[in-house]
Amino acid sequence: MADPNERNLEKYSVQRFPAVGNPDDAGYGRCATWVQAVSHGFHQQRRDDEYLAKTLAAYQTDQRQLTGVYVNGSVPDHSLGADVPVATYATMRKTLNIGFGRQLESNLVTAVTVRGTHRRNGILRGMITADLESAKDDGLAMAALTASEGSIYGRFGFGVATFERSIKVDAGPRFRLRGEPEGTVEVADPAVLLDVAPKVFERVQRLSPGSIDRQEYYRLVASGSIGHDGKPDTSVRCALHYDLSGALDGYVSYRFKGWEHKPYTMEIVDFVAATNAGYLDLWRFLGSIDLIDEITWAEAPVDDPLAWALEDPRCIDASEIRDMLWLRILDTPAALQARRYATAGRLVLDVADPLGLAGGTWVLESDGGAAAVVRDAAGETPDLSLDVADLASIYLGAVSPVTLAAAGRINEKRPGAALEAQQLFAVERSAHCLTHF
Ligand SMILES: CC(=O)SCCNC(=O)CCNC(=O)[C@H](O)C(C)(C)COP(=O)(O)OP(=O)(O)OC[C@H]1O[C@@H](n2cnc3c(N)ncnc32)[C@H](O)[C@@H]1OP(=O)(O)O
Repeated sequence: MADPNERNLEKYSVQRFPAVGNPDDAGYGRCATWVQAVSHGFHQQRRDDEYLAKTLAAYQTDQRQLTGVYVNGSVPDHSLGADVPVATYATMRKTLNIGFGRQLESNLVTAVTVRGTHRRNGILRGMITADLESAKDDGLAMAALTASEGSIYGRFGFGVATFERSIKVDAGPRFRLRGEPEGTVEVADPAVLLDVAPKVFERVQRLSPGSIDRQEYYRLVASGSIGHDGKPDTSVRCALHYDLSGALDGYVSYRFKGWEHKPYTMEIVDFVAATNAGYLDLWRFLGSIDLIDEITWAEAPVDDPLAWALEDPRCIDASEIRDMLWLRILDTPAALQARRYATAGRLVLDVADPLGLAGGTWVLESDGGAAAVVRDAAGETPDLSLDVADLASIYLGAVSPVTLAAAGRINEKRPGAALEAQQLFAVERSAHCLTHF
């Protein structure tokens, strides 16, 4: 395979370094300049010292590896210095719940930017190809990202594996949930979430297919310790849910959008419930807050129990179903072997991979129990031919292979094989990912 970095070798050099969180430590300045370049790439404001320090401390906790691409030699007078990367890229390792409680360590890709004056020179291609190869060499079977645009990452073998949607919920008199509360809700100082949020999330991570273990930033945002500008967000409030035994099993943090904003709206900042009762009781609470007409949530599940718990499901005004988690299988037999399949079945899969990392023909055999057998089936007639990106899409059960066959993406060589794949890849509850990165 041609080296994707080849055409840029003379022009640029690549540096890979760990995030350094302490301003007094060597390497902090390079990391701070790197964060400024990311802000530039996403059209955000220049960051002040407080933002940089908080952000890099969180990055260090997550053990993020930062990549910067730098121009070789000198740069023209008055332009950004050669110490400012023209491209950024970061990774961290977190676990992905792949159904039935199984966790798969994954390479999370984030902060991908290329400065406008250097775009379309193959810099992204060089960075991502090198990174996916090195993650595979490290023994990882999966990479993941959330994408700014839908047209970028399919060519690198990423497929959409979960979705989310924005909702507005009418909190007026027609907001009524079926059933009775099964616990209690108490309002708390949001600062408690610094401690509580990771503990509750840890339970969700164990229970929810599609969930990705969270980065440090989440508890800071949920507790209002850091807002978009790096300063504490004092508008954040929070409520906690306790089950019938008094154990804490869920929280919601939220902010009022202000009296000038009509209808009067409470915006959910973070909503994590480890039990069905906790989820519904926290919604009961949100729907009962006086003076509030509407509750908004930008990260709601598409298959949402709330819709079925409401006496009037039209209280939910849903818009904008979006792709959320994109997966990239790095090692097909390892990824298939890692999953648990709830039904028995046998499928020969012919997987194509444009980057040459995970292609081949494999037979997947499951007896519906805990273990599945995956072995090389080179030469066998495939039941399904598909791109590695499409295998990633069906991997968490959130995208139907039948639909992908209808779209001409999966080639069903044996009639009925796509439906069998749909049944095999099903998970115990709809995949949803509450972690953006
Ligand atoms: C995980 C995340 O962080 S998602 C965030 C991604 N970043 C952004 O959206 C910030 C703004 N955009 C950018 O910084 C850049 O345009 C990037 C990072 C998207 C692309 O970087 P570049 O170095 O220009 O990409 P590169 O030249 O390597 O292109 C690789 C291929 O992707 C294609 N491509 C790149 N960007 C896009 C795009 N936005 N839409 C469609 N195709 C694209 C190129 O045409 C090229 O195709 P080919 O190799 O098949 O001919």
